[in-house]
Amino acid sequence: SEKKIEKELDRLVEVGNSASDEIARPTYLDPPSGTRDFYPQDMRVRSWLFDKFRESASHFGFQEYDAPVLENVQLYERKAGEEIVDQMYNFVDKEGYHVTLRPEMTPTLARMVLQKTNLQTGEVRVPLPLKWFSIPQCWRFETTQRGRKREHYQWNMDIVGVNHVHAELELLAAACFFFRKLGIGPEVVGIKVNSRAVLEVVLAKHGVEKGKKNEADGGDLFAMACIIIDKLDKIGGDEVTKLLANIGVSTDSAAEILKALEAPSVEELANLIGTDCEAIHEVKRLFELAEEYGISDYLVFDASVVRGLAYYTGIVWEAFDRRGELRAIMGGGRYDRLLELYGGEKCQIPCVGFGFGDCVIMELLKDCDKLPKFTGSGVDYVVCAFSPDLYGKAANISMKLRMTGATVDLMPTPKKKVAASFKHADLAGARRMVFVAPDEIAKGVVRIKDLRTKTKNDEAIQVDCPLDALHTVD
Ligand SMILES: CC(=O)Nc1cnc2ccccc2c1
Repeated sequence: SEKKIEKELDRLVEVGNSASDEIARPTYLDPPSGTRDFYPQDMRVRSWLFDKFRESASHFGFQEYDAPVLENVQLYERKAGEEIVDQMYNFVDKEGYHVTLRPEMTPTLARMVLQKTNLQTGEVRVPLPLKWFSIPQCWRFETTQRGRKREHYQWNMDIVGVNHVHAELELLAAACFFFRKLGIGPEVVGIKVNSRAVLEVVLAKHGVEKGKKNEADGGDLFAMACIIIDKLDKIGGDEVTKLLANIGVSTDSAAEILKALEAPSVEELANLIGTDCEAIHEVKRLFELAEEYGISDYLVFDASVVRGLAYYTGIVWEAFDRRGELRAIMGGGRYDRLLELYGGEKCQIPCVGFGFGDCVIMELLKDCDKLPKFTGSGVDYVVCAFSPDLYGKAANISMKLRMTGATVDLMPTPKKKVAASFKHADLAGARRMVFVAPDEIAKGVVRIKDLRTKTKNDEAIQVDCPLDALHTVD
């Protein structure tokens, strides 16, 4: 699209500019391949976005947690052929430990809950249900020729200890709340909802029983089938059929399974597997409750959504842009067996969560022109001394202003010409300038110029006055 061409042209210009350096630029001056620097103007947009994540989380009663970016590789050893596991940014550390930069946050959450759990009895020492969120940087070791990013930040929201569809609704509603908060309505994004529990019934009819292991590597057959089916959009039905054959699913069964994935509604799917199954009831209950939450317009049932993570066991979902130009915006689901996988059979603790990456949403916000337009850095004052001998006075006034709660950029060295001071003030994005000049100081005042209204009449302010008069918050 022309958007991509524009982006490419900008990049080439950027490359062109930097390539014109007289001397060769050492490569270590670039960020490591696939990673990003956030300069102040980038950081302001990122902080704005993360603040929206945080505000949405807190409106739903979630509490923030964090954990080291470094984890043991064993935390991610799931033999289901997931891309995220194949691309771990792992290494052996100097003590010989097999560690990795975390590829996702859910296993860390599970580990942290199990830290507080008695594995003998399954008793969890933190009050359940818990609602925790985090915005971790996650990593993958992508082959460079794919040129994709190797890190991203991912807003994670999880509810631990609720085995009812209410947890799914709270999470879906929190995501919709976030979209609405940013002015992204249901006409722009949708959330496809499906149930792996329903898919499990379909697969069981074709020999992929719950809990059955793949004799080759002991991987959970159901999880492997889901990871294969998740690739359908990318590799097509024939390829999926071949991969399913590798785990013992016949061509006829594969055809039946693919047909089930095309079921246009919950009812149609129910006809395929029988309406009385609990999994179908849950999906229906979810769409009923969505009405009460006022998020129905965002939700659509889609039998083909399975997501690419092995541990999902029930309802799964993914947010998408209705124009179909972008990759998935967010994905989530129920994972009732993950804590048991790590902590043993006493730890059958139900969990639901989602991950919301920072990249696709940023592309969407740009496309919809919904990004904030920051002007300047927004300091209240730039203080400048007229001459070096007045720097002390300028510092003194700056501190008094700061004590009143103002943000002050004190110019480090007096400029020869006033114009230079104004340029610095403009660059600083200041609202007002405080001039510390000899004759005013002699009268115990400073001159304040409003840079926004450019009013000529400077205010002369008594400096020995209690300085809250200076900082009139408008
Ligand atoms: C769109 C995008 O940047 N995705 C992305 C980028 N980095 C990752 C790093 C780890 C795991 C998943 C990742 C996913």
